[in-house]
Amino acid sequence: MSASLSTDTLRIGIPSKGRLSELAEDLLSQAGLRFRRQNRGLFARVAGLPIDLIFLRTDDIPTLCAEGAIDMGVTGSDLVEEADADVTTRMNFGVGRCRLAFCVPDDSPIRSAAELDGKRIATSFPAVTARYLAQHDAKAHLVSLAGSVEVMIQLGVADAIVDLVETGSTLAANRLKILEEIGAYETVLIQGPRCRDTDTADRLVARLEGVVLARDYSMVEYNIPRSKLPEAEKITPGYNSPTVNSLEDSDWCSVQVMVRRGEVAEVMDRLKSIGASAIFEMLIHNCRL
Ligand SMILES: Nc1ncnc2c1ncn2[C@@H]1O[C@H](COP(=O)(O)OP(=O)(O)OP(=O)(O)O)[C@@H](O)[C@H]1O
Ligand SMILES: O=P(O)(O)OC[C@H]1O[C@H](OP(=O)(O)OP(=O)(O)O)[C@H](O)[C@@H]1O
Ligand SMILES: [Mg+2]
Repeated sequence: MSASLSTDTLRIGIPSKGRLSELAEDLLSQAGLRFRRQNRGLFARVAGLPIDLIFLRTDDIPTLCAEGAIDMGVTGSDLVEEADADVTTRMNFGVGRCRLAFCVPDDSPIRSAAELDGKRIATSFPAVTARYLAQHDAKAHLVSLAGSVEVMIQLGVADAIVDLVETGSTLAANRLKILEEIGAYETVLIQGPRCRDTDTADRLVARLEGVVLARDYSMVEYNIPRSKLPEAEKITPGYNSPTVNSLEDSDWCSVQVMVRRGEVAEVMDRLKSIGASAIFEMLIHNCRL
């Protein structure tokens, strides 16, 4: 770690704690960034690259990026929307997925967000909530809170809440149900309007895209009689197209192809049924296509 921040080095804000903290550090490590956060320090220099990592609160990252204090950041798209920040989303990571929803007690007679007109709503997302209500011609008294929002109806502070829902277990534990969903969100990489070093920013995006793609796909390799190749290519069309190599027995060939992880087992069954042999799945850690 260096003692001070340099003025022309790319600054990336990542969550210092909370559920996105480890996730962000893992993604950057897999993209080949080597850094060490020492003694709860607030920033770390990346070895061999002109990048400084700044450890920040997840919900401050959109604003700090828009203001130019940092150039890029890892945060939730819900927080970008709440801050109404002037930033560009460079990547969706496909993780940290959650929804923002209006919720009411299980036995509530209220059936839509529009019916919340004149009621009290507790939330950590007052801006998104106010915008949504305005679009639905409703006006409510918003109680803005930092957390533990689900308990606010029992505490008598609110008639309804707007909060993040992932598995729904917090809602169930508090006997609440979803009334209406405002939107779906996930972890994103954002970039501010005046980036200090766009070349390094683009290079980082390319690296992270390789990591994200490698998480979604496996490499599948198999041998197949040449006569069955057209059929096999229908089962495994590949990301671009499969790589086909000759085998010593000219009636056979070997195929290498990328397959979505969740589809590998079924693809293997189908390949076997048309006569493929020596079918292997290999995990990809990183790629550049
Ligand atoms: N079940 C979930 N609850 C809350 N946020 C979630 C959930 N799943 C994914 N997220 C994402 O994580 C973000 C919150 O990240 P943060 O780093 O603040 O973690 P946290 O664990 O909620 O921290 P804190 O202890 O400060 O509440 C949300 O804005 C959202 O994008
Ligand atoms: O649908 P679920 O899987 O139950 O997840 C949603 C809950 O998790 C988050 O709370 P968090 O753990 O961040 O606590 P907080 O209220 O203190 O932020 C969020 O605010 C919801 O309460
Ligand atoms: Mg939280």
